[in-house]
Amino acid sequence: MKVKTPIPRAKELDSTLSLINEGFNFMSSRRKELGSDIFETRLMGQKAVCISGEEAASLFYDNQYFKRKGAMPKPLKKTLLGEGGIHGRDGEEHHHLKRMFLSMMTPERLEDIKRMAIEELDAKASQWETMDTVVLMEEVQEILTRAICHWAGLPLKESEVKQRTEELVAMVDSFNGSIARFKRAAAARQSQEAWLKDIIQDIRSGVFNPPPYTAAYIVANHRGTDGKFLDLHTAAVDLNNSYRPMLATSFLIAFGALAIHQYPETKMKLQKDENNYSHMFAQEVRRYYPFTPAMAAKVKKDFVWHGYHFKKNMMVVLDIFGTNRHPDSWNRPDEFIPERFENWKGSPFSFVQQGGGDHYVGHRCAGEWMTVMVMQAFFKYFTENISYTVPPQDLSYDMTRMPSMPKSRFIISNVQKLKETPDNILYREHGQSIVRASYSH
Ligand code: HEM
Repeated sequence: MKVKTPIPRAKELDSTLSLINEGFNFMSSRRKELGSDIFETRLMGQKAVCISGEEAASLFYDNQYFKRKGAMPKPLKKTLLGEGGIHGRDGEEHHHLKRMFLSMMTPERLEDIKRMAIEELDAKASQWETMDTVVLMEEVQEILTRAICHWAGLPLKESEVKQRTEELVAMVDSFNGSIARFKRAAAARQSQEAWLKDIIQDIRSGVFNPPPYTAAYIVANHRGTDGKFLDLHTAAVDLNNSYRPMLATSFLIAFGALAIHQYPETKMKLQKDENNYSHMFAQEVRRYYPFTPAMAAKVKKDFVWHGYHFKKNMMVVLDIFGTNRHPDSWNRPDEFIPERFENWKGSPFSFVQQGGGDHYVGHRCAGEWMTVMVMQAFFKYFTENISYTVPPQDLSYDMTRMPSMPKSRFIISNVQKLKETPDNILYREHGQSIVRASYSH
């Protein structure tokens, strides 16, 4: 970790606009210019310390030093994350809620979401055979909305699929400072929360009875540390937190499809899947491509680190994208090399696309396991179960857009299904057969 003393300051008085304009390049270009993995700046008028790399992430995810209360920018509460949910909680309140989220993620339920998503994908692929061109990312968004709502126990009507998909995408695609995208996402959040409040009330009053292992049932019946039901608004925000983020996966699935196209040798390796190659491939897609730029927290109590005085309530920003590509942790960090995961030691702090540290103790993403499983299954499906061509299109992606995506949203044509059913993906994993019945409820 490079630390210059005294800790340098970014050249601009307040970096908010530079962060919005430079996106994923902002932190890395300042670190390069200033020759330091720690630098000071101001964000939205507040003094902020930006830190990058594995050692920085291990500090950032140490609950002794940081809290989340008041750290999240207001616009994100109105759009992506909501007000009062798990992201802004600390201490026992956070642990209690986190246990609720992780209780949804049993091995059986992870297999369920994989199966539901693959079955939706397989049904869509039959339609793609009749279409001239398919905008893959948009199709994947509908597939994931259908699957995750089903998984979460939400009563999604066929007539609502388009609306709910658009709302979820708007909420996920909202964190870059564009006024138009902010407005769309804020309206989407209001609509989703209103929908969820009705569902939660119906569950609590016994009118609607989803299975007890679903997110809808679990959140509606969850009792806080005070022994009472979550208030209706908080319950709606946290129920949304249990399925909305699945739409983030559509961005990484589009990037994965791009990687299969741009690194054609990966296609055969995915088909053979030796040494669980599809897992390594999914991991590299999550490490390499830009999705989460940074996370913010506030200092809990004064402390000194690398000679720098972190003062209580100071804003600290962890460079997520830069940590995933930090040269201290990764060889040839700016190259796409799935095999790097073959001997990876699995540090919880060098690869933090979905947060770092321990899932149970800290704020690391509750949906990380399902993200990896769904991505891995989709990449296998794209290479084993269908064939397609990739017509000329703009496959570039903009590092100043947050979140980023292939500009064309990845268009495919001439889709042909190569297998009648997706059983090769659902019921055979690494040469072992899985009993179908054990995964149906
Ligand atoms: C590409 C997919 C995803 C990405 C990039 C992603 C990213 C993240 C990030 C960066 C955090 C915050 C870490 C922190 O606060 O330090 C987070 C937290 C969280 N994610 Fe995800 N996520 C994804 C998928 C999912 C899925 C599929 C779910 C559930 C269905 C989910 C549920 C959550 C929850 C509940 C939290 C809050 C955890 C806490 O505060 O303790 N995420 N995620």
